[in-house]
Amino acid sequence: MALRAVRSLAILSNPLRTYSTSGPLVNVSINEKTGIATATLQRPPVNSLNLELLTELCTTLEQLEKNKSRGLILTSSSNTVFSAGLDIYEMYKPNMDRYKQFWTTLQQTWINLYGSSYPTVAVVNGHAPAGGCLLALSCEYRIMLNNFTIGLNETKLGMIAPTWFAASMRNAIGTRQTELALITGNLFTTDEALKIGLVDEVVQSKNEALEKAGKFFDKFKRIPPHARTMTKTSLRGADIQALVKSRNEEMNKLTAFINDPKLQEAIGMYLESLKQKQNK
Ligand SMILES: CCCCC/C=C\C/C=C\C/C=C/C(=O)SCCNC(=O)CCNC(=O)[C@H](O)C(C)(C)COP(=O)(O)OP(=O)(O)OC[C@H]1O[C@@H](n2cnc3c(N)ncnc32)[C@H](O)[C@@H]1OP(=O)(O)O
Repeated sequence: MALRAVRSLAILSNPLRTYSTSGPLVNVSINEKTGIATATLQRPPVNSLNLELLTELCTTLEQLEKNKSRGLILTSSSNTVFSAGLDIYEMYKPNMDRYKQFWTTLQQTWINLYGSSYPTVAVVNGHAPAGGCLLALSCEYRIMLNNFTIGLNETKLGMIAPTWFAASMRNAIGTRQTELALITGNLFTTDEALKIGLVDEVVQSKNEALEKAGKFFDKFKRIPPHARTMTKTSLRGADIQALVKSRNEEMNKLTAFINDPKLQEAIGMYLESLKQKQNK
């Protein structure tokens, strides 16, 4: 808390610096006038989150923090998919060293995004199942385009959404709705998501979403950044601390879980069903 306070106080005195962290999987551009960064996920066809994409995103978030970013818009280069969630191939017959690196990077990406000192908006311009929904939930505000689906559907895949996935959803829609959403593994339509507060606004186009995102950032023009950041930390800090404390324990449990032959069989069948879908 104290460190964050010092960091946010520094925002008041330091001028904004420009920098570039664009990589092949995450394009980063900075609006010179507003200082707002846009990170666009660009791993076709569905922005599934593999180790390389997560590493780029994690580094981008670290750089934005270091450079006292004014804000971040997280979006997708696809017109139909925000992110298909974790890359299932990272969990199918995994090389355990890579798997551990993958999961550690996912944890760190969440810590950086959920706990960022700068304001964050997800422009959800396509489907956002599971890990895709987690990325959106980790932002402070979600603007979604119509006719897509979003949710933590892990139970439908025979998996359990980790506690910090659940905490991110609880932070947005409360305990009751989170329990219902998680046990059913529901994927919500955009309108259903709006109704329960899983997204904050529904729009018809990406341009409209970007305009609304600008309005969200404008709200902070007259709010001292340190007050904003400390308030966010007071609300989200406990969730982050809970993961920080249990990171290793979670890794041990996941290692055992992922090596279960029944789970591997289920993942294999799920991958097959996704492929079959394409052949129809
Ligand atoms: C302490 C104990 C804790 C226990 C915790 C245990 C485990 C960890 C827990 C879980 C966390 C898991 C989180 C996840 O994110 S799992 C991933 C879940 N994601 C999904 O279920 C989405 C699957 N995809 C879709 O539904 C669709 O693809 C889409 C996103 C709606 C897009 O549809 P569209 O029609 O546009 O595309 P296609 O379906 O034709 O797909 C194109 C192409 O992409 C491949 N693909 C899709 N999704 C993924 C993915 N997530 N990973 C890898 N690959 C994916 C698909 O197979 C097609 O490939 P092809 O080779 O056929 O072109």
